[in-house]
Amino acid sequence: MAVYTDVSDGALRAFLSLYDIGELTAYRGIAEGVENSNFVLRTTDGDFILTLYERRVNPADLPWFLGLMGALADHGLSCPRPVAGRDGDALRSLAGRPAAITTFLPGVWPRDVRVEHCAPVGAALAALHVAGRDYTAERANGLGPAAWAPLLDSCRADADSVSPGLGAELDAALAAILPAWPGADALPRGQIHADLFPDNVFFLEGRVSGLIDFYFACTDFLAYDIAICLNAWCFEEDGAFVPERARALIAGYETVRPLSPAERRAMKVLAAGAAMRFLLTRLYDWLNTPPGAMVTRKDPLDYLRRLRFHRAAEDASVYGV
Ligand SMILES: Nc1ncnc2c1ncn2[C@@H]1O[C@H](COP(=O)(O)OP(=O)(O)OP(=O)(O)O)[C@@H](O)[C@H]1O
Ligand SMILES: N[C@@H](CCO)C(=O)O
Repeated sequence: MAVYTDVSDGALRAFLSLYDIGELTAYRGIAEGVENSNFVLRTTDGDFILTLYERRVNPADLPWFLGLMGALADHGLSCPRPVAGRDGDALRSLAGRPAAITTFLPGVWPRDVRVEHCAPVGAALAALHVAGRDYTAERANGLGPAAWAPLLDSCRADADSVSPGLGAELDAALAAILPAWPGADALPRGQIHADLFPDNVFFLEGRVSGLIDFYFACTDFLAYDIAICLNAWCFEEDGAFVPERARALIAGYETVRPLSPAERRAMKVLAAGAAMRFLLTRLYDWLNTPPGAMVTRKDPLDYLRRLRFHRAAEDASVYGV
């Protein structure tokens, strides 16, 4: 569930009086998601999403995130568009948290990923990369390679309680990944989503109807975003890699933006790094989520299986690049 902060009826009505989005007729908290508190608002003008930003989101980054979503929407990407109040501001505060209203997107995220989802996701990711070209403000990736060793250090004392030998295995994996990581200018860079998991992609009638949750977005290698999607979309629940999904995802991506030879060559280490990033944040959350918190913790070991797969892969041809 993700409603960490309750909003009273009175506080919400006072907040909405700052906007021209009609009269509130209903609202409810959304159970899904783990990072922020989300509410659906129904007004006489339509449906909207109200987000109260919690935990990992640094308030100083919010203008960049909201600016990116607005810029992507201006370029025709179907993503939440921040709604400004009458004073022109989209970012304000509610119940002691930074808060913003965005447009509501129709569609449903796929609970059972199938190969048919993967080409449309690849194409949507490439469309995001192209749509982000004119948004030139940069945001460093706070969960990039420089963050991994400190994150592992902060989990080291308890890592082996999750799986025996985990700490040493991650040390060895990091020691292989970090020196092989591409230099800053080695690959095309731009605005990336950095968390395009199935629960952030809505579908309607077999087509992508919207991309949500831009609160890990940052400026990084475009191919790293593909590597994140390979991890998130191209493995079975039991951890088995599904090559048909990877081929479809890459082929879909390349209908919009062809990959360079350097991006193809880098895909193996980028995929291993992406697995490391999600393994470490899941491990951190696993060890630090207080008992009784109303949040479903995600299993870090799902990503250990992926990491092992990428490290054992002969080369990037396994992904169909
Ligand atoms: N613009 C939107 N339109 C329609 N539904 C939305 C929109 N934004 C969020 N939602 C709904 O809220 C749910 C949670 O949103 P989101 O994934 O952004 O949560 P989160 O807690 O911020 O992030 P995370 O996925 O990282 O846990 C989504 O699954 C979806 O049901
Ligand atoms: N998508 C992330 C969680 C939210 O950022 C994960 O699956 O670990």
